[in-house]
Amino acid sequence: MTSIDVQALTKEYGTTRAVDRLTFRVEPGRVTGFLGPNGAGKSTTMRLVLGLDRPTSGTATLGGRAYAALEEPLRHVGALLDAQAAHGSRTARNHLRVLAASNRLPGHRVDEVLTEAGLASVAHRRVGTYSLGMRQRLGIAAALLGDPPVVLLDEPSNGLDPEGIIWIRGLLRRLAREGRTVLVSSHLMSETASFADHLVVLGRGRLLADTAMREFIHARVDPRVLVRTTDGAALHDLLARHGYDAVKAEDEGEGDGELEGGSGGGEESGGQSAGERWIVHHARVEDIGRLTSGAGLTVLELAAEEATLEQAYLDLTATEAEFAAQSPTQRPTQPSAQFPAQSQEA
Ligand SMILES: Nc1ncnc2c1ncn2[C@@H]1O[C@H](COP(=O)(O)OP(=O)(O)OP(=O)(O)O)[C@@H](O)[C@H]1O
Repeated sequence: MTSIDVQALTKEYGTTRAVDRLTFRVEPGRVTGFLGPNGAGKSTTMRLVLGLDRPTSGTATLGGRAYAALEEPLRHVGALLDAQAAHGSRTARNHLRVLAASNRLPGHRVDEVLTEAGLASVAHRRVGTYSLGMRQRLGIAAALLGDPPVVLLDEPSNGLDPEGIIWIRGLLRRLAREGRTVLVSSHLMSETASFADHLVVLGRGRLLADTAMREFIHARVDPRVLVRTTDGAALHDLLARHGYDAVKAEDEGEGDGELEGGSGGGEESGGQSAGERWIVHHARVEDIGRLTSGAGLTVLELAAEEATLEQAYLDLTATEAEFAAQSPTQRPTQPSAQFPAQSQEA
């Protein structure tokens, strides 16, 4: 099986250190999400893996070999870096035919990947007439042409319509199930959460995290339970007696994102009492359910609040940005995000 190995990889452009002593391995059989703020070094790392740029120091290999040492590289690794790369005056089919011929790939692969990418009916059209989403599909088709064991995709969902986004999700999951090594960069956290098993997170060219996605989320976002009750005071006292910190939902602060569309702890618009919504921190829904029913409390709603990748990611990058703002020179070995984190969700 072919892994991607990045070892002490460094790339400097003049005085900018785009990638800084980066070491990680992308394993086969799973989708690895590649995250980081703008300018963190994701595209540079991918270009170095693909031999499109030379490292200042360190190595990036595929199955132990540098990209430059691969014969007919499309058979080993497929990549989408820039959807605009295809020649606008060629038809999509011709573009893929040229690629296939240069890597001695069988001609039938061209039609197979065109069908796979949903482009069969427009394959005769010049690429110059394609929309961004169609170019993106063509770039993904090209990446799959050589049936490669390693696939690298830079922002593959860019420009795709909702049907395309569902398609790419299924495709990535299938590629991983087939045992391939799949590295996918994205700024869309809910998208990444839907297809990635593992995460590699960069900040300022350095490694901030290399971990299973579930662990990444659970290590940063505390599990919480939502309780809606007609007797908030009794709920609060009960939970306090058992060491839980329960906070009325509207006191949680704005922008937390977890209670959108909720009744906010007040009255429903019809004036009928909807009870109060409380959030219990560091709690499991089973434990709170047992406690409330044991105490005979009227509970109108009880739900576990799913921690999201976006919350965990923002927590990580905000900490890094905060550190960077406070003491940029005191702890030079501490990685930090280049820009204060913002929600990247579309
Ligand atoms: N060819 C280049 N010449 C000079 N600087 C470059 C070059 N390519 C990248 N950089 C710089 O290297 C850093 C990393 O850029 P890179 O494009 O790898 O980040 P990224 O994580 O892919 O960002 P984004 O999420 O915005 O695509 C940035 O500071 C960028 O300006």
